[in-house]
Amino acid sequence: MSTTPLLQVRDLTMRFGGLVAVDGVSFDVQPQEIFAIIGPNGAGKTTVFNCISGFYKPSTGQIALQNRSIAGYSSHRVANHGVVRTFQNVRLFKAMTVLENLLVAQHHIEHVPFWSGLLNTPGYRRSERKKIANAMHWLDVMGLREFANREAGNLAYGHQRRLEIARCMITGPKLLMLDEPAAGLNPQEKKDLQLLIDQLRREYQVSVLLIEHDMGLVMGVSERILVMEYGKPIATGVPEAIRNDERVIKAYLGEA
Ligand SMILES: Nc1ncnc2c1ncn2[C@@H]1O[C@H](COP(=O)(O)OP(=O)(O)OP(=O)(O)O)[C@@H](O)[C@H]1O
Repeated sequence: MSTTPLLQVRDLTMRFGGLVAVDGVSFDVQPQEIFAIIGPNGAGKTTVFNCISGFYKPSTGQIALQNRSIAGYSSHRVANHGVVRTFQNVRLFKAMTVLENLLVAQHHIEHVPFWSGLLNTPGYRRSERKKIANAMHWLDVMGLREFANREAGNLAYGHQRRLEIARCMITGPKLLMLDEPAAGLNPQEKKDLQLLIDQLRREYQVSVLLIEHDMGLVMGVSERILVMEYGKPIATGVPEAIRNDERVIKAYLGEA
């Protein structure tokens, strides 16, 4: 039985003036696969993310979600198609509470006419109750319920990272893109993150595309890994093959 890849990236190229930040990158992400992109600083990993998530319009190349092109879509439109992401630097509404962050994240899920809010109709109240229940569910999954009414900006850093993931997951995505999710986490939080990523894939059938420098996490959680160097793909394979790949070892030793 052949499965259609969830995401297909073909010959993706992104130029900034004379700089080719991404140069002919191709890969697929399968349904429910955990796929990592690694490589030295400046290799072009975040630029690949920005192209897929609609923050950049690729110079050339194809990006398809379930066989339908999303290349050049706005970030908003890409998110509406079920592709959501986190950022290297946590981006939350820091002055809002944890709960409010999860309520605003659901604004596009269910459209009730604007006047139903003004009139406080039963439909509006039902929709609000559903959003609160969803938010509570995700606070439980992330172990954040006790912080529901705390300002997001006052949460510990590791908790802010989990809230950011919750904000993505509450939209019911097909593809969750995590940009260096382990950065700034302590060893226990990294272990918890690995379990969480695996749990999200198993229980919510999401595929995960991951950029990460922490090799313990990458090797522990990913099914396949793409290695980039100077914008180019230099290897794709399972963790064991990547660990022993000559070019990969050279790219990393060369960085030291
Ligand atoms: N908007 C932009 N304008 C100009 N150059 C850019 C832009 N975004 C990225 N670049 C350049 O593209 C190259 C790749 O950067 P990118 O951030 O994608 O690398 P990265 O692999 O994610 O690095 P890191 O691991 O340090 O986050 C770098 O040389 C960077 O300076």
